[in-house]
Amino acid sequence: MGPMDLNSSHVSPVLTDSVPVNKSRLGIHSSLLTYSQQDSSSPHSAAPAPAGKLPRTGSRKSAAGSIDDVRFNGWLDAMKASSPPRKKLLKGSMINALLPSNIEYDNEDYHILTVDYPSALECFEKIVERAKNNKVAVFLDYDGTLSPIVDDPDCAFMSEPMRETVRSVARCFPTAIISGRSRDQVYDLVKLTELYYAGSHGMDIIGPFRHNMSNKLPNCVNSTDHQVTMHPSSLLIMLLLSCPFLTNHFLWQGNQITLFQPATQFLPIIDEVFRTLVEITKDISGAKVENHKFCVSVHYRNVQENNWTIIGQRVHDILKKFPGLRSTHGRKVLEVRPVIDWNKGKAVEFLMESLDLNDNDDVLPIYIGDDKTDEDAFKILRESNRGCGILVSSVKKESNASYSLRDPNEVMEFLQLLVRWKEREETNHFNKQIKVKV
Ligand SMILES: O=P(O)(O)OC[C@H]1O[C@H](O[C@H]2O[C@H](CO)[C@@H](O)[C@H](O)[C@H]2O)[C@H](O)[C@@H](O)[C@@H]1O
Repeated sequence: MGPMDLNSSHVSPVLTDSVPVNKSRLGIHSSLLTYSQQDSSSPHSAAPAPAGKLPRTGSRKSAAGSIDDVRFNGWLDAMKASSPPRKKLLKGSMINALLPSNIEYDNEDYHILTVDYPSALECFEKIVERAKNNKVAVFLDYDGTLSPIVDDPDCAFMSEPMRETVRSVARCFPTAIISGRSRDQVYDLVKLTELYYAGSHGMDIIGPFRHNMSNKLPNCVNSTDHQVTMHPSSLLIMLLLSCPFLTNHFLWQGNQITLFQPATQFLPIIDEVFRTLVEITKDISGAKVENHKFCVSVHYRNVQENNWTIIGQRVHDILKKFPGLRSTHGRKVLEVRPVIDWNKGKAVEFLMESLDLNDNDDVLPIYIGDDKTDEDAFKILRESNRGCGILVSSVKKESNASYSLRDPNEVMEFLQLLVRWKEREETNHFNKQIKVKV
């Protein structure tokens, strides 16, 4: 991976259509703008709006009917295909979430996946061979990777053994979690201070302090961590409960950090679209809308399948009124997000840069994720011909990853192997040094 290419118009593979835009609008650096919904030349894209203005609305008409129908049918298919079949669906209870191994996967399905994406457990020696004499950095998705997929997104808890494993990984290597959830929410679930966090699909990152980052990127602020993370409600809860982990998180640090939020200009419309989506889905039983600060999730996992068309159509219709936003597909979820060229892949590059690892050849970034949004990160690693993308899936999928792991249990096993390998390497190194001295 070369230095961060801030002028590239990298296009997410999960977009249904996309067009690079050259002009700055909404006050966002032009290199971050990539996708729009209408254009005079193409029915799939929009004429760039002048700087600081929202793109025009409602100009999709002429070709619109047919295009929207076609696109919508594509969406419906994608909605149907958006989560691998599972033999058992975990109910969203704490107990079950803590016992992820009770999912029975079809071994044969996983076996087929490993033809193209060999098991990272079986290929562990090959992977660490590449890590020898290199600096390893670990990037982890949250849902479906560190926690099993459950019906209720509020109950997607991480098991204690997984938490301890991630903690030990973070003690050995720079480690970050890159999630579609808001940064605060993913921190509340993970509860580890040893890591870096990127929320809202990488649109809200706290990374290590690096002096020149704010010169390279707009919306990049150097600060102390308690300044940017502490908010009144957390402070109140912390004081009332004297909750140790909150205290740790907010008071132990005071380190200098880099905060990067490339989509701050979208906050008002994200808020508005969130309220609108809550309103227009409230009569659909099982629908759930989450506000993740720079993006919104519309869940349909618990909606009867014959209502998926309705929910998809309503989201689709609403987005016509918000041309600054687009929607992508996750696992039984529609993700509404700003039209900017920023994604989990860019977040990996940003973190590598702020960790001062981007310009070195002796770095092995490992990214583990299960979702379509993780493909952006796999793609970055694949294209830079460096690093190792690991797809978490029990069934066959097309992916830019190189290896696979079947489920969060196997993720934990892989991470534990990595920690043990690092400890062994350090012991060997230490022993060699002693021998030299003797
Ligand atoms: O990037 P991630 O950390 O993987 O987050 C992606 C989405 O994860 C959550 O939804 C998914 O997990 C839920 C809990 O297992 C499940 O109920 C849902 O069907 C999945 O789509 C989260 O709620 C979303 O907001 C994230 O965007």
